[in-house]
Amino acid sequence: MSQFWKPGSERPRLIDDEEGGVIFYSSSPSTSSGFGYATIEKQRQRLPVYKYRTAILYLVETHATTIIVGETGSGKTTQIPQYLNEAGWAEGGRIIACTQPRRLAVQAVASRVAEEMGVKLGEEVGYTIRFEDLTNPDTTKVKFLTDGVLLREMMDDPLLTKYSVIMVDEAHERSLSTDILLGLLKKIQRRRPELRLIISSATIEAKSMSSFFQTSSKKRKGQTGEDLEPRTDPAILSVEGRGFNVQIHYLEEPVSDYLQAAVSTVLSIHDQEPMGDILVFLTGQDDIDAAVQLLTEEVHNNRKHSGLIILPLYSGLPRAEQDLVFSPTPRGQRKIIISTNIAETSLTLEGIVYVVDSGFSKQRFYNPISNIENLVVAPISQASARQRAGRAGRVRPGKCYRLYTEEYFVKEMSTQGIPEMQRTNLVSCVIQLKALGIDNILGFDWLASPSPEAVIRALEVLYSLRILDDDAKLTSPTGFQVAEISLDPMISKMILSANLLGCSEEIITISAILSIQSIWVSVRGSQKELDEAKLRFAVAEGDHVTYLNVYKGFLESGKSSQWCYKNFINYHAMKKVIEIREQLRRIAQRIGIALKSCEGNTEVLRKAITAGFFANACHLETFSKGGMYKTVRGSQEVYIHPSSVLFRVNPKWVIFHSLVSTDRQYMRNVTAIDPSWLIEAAPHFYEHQRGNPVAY
Ligand SMILES: Nc1ncnc2c1ncn2[C@@H]1O[C@H](COP(=O)(O)OP(=O)(O)OP(=O)(O)O)[C@@H](O)[C@H]1O
Repeated sequence: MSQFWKPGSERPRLIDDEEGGVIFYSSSPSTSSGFGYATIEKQRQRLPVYKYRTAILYLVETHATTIIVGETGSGKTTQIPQYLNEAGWAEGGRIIACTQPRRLAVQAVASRVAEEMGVKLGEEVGYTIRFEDLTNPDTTKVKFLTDGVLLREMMDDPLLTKYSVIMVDEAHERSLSTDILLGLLKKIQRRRPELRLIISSATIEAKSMSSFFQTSSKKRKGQTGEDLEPRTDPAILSVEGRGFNVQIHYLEEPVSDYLQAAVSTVLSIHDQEPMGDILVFLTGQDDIDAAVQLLTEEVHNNRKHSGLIILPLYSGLPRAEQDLVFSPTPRGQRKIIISTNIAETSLTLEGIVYVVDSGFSKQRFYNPISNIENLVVAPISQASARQRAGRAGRVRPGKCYRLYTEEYFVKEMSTQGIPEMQRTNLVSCVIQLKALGIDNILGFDWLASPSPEAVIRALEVLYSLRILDDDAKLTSPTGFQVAEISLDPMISKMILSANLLGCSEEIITISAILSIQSIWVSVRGSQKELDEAKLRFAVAEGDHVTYLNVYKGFLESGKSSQWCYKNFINYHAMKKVIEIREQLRRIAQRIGIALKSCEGNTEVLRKAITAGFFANACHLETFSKGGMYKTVRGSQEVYIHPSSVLFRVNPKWVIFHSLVSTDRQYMRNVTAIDPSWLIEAAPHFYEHQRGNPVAY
């Protein structure tokens, strides 16, 4: 194979072998044709979870909470909701809910289950993700949804009364929403003993989850001593067995450039392995775009590599582009899907035989002391690595190539990742809990407590934005409107201020662009051309107004991909911006914001941005060192990021959207402001001192 796969490193291993545990050989036919000729019913019965159908239904009947651990692909997500439906848990207008951390998984799993049940998606089986509800209030019995959407549903129905069973799937991911949800569900159970919870994953720590749900409350008994309520101690069920074998291959030596290693591994697989699609896990839009480009060049330059279909997959891609990964691969061709961890859990991509795992993902890390949140490329956990490998071996045997050594996997990788709760900014989480009437955030029953510093910092930020009042309750209407918009509160505040200033159309466009990682194409080795392209749109006001110029140009070009190509603009990202913009306009209208354009008045635009981001104000200290700024609050040393159109322009006063730290703290998305706007926007935060604003 390639230079990365030294002879001897190809020791085939079974996933179950990794911990020296039981090796399970699949009883399913391990031919490459997989389940090709079996009926759907037969396929369902062959899944490992099928043998546990009765046990699962018994445990759910008798226990308030059931924790189910079973290998990836064993059938948890697609089968358990169906078993519950068959057993009558959706009778009498009740609904069985199954949550997922990601939207893509919700849609994919719902359509698979609808297919297996032979019903139309949106009727008996439906799904709800943010901005999209494909359910029917009269007929839906099984509903898939993101955990974030279920949290929002609690604002209207705090006890989630329409659900009989809630299955929290992929609970090992410990996303912010999953953790909040688990804490709230535990509370709901006390008020609704008839509600059943299922917590499931392939890689969950069942014992700690079980002790979290352990409650000492006494059950009511009937006259003859029979149980009127389910047992309050959680049941744990381990589903043995997996669908098909996945051979794990490790590197003999670590590599320094995982992107290059991933590209070489894909090409080696294509050259040497039988047909079958390849799923590659990289970290984000930038390295995925770079890998797509390298592979595309390879296909053009080398006839040997023809027949490859290269597809990116990340959340910033428009839906139509994301859907391409599910389309069947034409005969004689091989699909290469290059993805973030969006494809790490729950997804079945039918053609995938090979998985290439870089060992990294982009993760948020927040420092409440400096109030800096960084999105950094960090090593994944063993749990993530197992989920990634589990994307192969779902409909036929597979192989997983890990771009790290076995020793590293065993000795260096953490078993589980750090819960998002303990490494992110908590402002959105605090708003959600406050909107649900939970005032004592630190005293909430957390599965893993957030740091008090992070909670205090979040309260401070929300207070300064006038989202919380002196009693730390949501203000009316601002606080409740911000909870309704449910974006980063600084962005929500900017949108609300734009309503007053008459520039909501433009600010909504800017908000949509800020929610995309980048609208520029990052091409290795073409920095000069990219900088020149940016200059065509750049204005002295800064990045936000520059984005509006790009958006205008894109519309004027008739949303042309050619125009994007010529201007180093990411066409997929721009299409996504249009999608998000439409969604934001709908929310804005729902909460009573008038859609209005300021017709090119950049001053009101920048005032609206300042109203949201005033806490991120800086002034220029010195032109030396490439322009050193200090934050008005906290006097932190910061610099304009080279990707900003204001890099080297260095206006005297600026505000920024976010900081990234590498060798220095860099401001991203920067706009020049007049310092008097700071006091105008936040008189409670800044005061005048010798003509300049200073923070209280
Ligand atoms: N869209 C699909 N096309 C073909 N087969 C599918 C599809 N979705 C699921 N399957 C089959 O059903 C099996 C079980 O999938 P399911 O998602 O229920 O497993 P799981 O135990 O929840 O796995 P994970 O922990 O990875 O989410 C898959 O391994 C595959 O064989």
